[in-house]
Amino acid sequence: MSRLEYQGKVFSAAPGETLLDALLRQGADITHSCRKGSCGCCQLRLLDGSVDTLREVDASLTQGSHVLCCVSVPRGDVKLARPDPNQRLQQVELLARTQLAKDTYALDLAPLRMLEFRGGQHVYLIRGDNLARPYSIASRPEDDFSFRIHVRRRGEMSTWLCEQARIGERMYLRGPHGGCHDRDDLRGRPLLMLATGVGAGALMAVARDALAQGHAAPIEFHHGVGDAGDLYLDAELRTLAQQHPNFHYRPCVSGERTPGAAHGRIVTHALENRPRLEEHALLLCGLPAMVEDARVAAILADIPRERILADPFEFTHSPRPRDAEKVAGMPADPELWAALEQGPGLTRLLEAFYARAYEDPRLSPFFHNVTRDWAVQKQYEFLSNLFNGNKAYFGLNPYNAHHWMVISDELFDYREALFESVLREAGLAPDLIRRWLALHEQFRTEMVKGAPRGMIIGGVEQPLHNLSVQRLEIDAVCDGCHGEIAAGAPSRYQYRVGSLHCAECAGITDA
Ligand code: HEM
Repeated sequence: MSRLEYQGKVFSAAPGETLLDALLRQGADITHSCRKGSCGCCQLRLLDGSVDTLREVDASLTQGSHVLCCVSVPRGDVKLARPDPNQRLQQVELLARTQLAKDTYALDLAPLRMLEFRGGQHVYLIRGDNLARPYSIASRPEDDFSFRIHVRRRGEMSTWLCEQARIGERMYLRGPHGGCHDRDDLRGRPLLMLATGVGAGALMAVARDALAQGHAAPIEFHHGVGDAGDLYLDAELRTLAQQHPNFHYRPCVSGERTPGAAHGRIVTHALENRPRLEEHALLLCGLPAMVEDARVAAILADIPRERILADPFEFTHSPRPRDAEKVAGMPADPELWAALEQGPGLTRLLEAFYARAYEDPRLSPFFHNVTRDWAVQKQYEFLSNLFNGNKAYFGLNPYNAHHWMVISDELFDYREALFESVLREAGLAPDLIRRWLALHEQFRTEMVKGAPRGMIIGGVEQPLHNLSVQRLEIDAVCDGCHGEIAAGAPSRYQYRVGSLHCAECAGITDA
């Protein structure tokens, strides 16, 4: 047994047991998700002692004596602490603030160390009290030694930045992150840029970057706002269009009709019912709902995933799932259902997909404790109901089914690419494949996230880890010592992992 010290408490780890398993088993509050050393959620600092690492992990996650608990087994006694923010962060100083429109400001920030970034990426700004928000970069490194962000005065952090932060104020920065920036492989392709609100600042930096690199193919820049007063880059974008004949500026206002601007949804104008979009690259920055709609329209228009670059805004409040209303509003697809022979074809395709997913090094760890038959059956129930319109699915909707899984946009795309290859190999018609993948695409927002979150039941978010002590009405077997847990005895059930431990293994002393 090793002795683990963490947050003023003492825990124990059985020989070969990972730090994560040991801490969870004894009720420690520790964020975790992938269990394979890639999401970084369970990172802690090793103050004393040493660990064996079960698999190779990204070196940036273990810098400065940090360990990933899910892949670390203690070698004797260890002392642990929460991760050190200074190891991952750097300081920036607020240099200037300019009002651009009623509620929109430009802030210039000087990093104290060299920051390598591309216009369109985003950074997290972190205030002294740890309040953190991501902001997209609206300048190019060539512009100045500082970088610029556009901020809308909404929410605590942004209002503070726009109204109270002093010039000279220092804060922390993490990043840059994100792949929504100009890329050499886009040169020569028509670019379609869709921004809502202050997303326009980031995409204008991307457009200026591309033009500076000699991008000669058309760039169509759509800026969608609710009110004409929020077209805060109107003059600059019109000037850019005059300077570059291949740059086309298309303002769009969803509120009152405005001369010189399209009226309605930006996605309708930019993407829907437009022929021959498949050669384009799509860049998206703004509200998550716009990004989601644009992605779905792009999949239907056959724009390949690797040419859809998106940076949706992240809000502080946890997004409420809309999957139930999406499911309810989805029309049946009788043509696809007929092509799947009203069922047997769907089973065959799902069996082929999960056979690959369970062999896949990136996807298989998620299915730990889930049998393949179960995965096929659940997926069949969900999809068959959508295709045939029966609406008789009783399983979990996508948000709750994936609540604990850290799925990045990149991993979602990876899974979809695998799914697509299975459909193609089976010879399903291309337009049916597009419709099927566009259906998956509508649930991306419910699944992609950087950290696990609790299920939402009856509109209320449940605690992520059910660590409460329980007394079962029947006898059970402990997953730790394999001894019997008598009916009525205290035990701890970890529903996320599906494990049950007796009072001794779970360290329950006060039940
Ligand atoms: C990277 C992407 C994804 C991963 C890693 C993933 C993984 C999983 C896993 C491990 C389960 C089993 C959960 C459990 O039984 O505890 C599951 C269930 C499920 N997944 Fe996914 N999934 C992904 C994408 C999708 C997509 C795109 C859809 C369809 C829109 C989908 C629909 C479902 C459904 C309907 C269930 C069953 C829910 C239930 O238990 O009733 N998943 N997924």
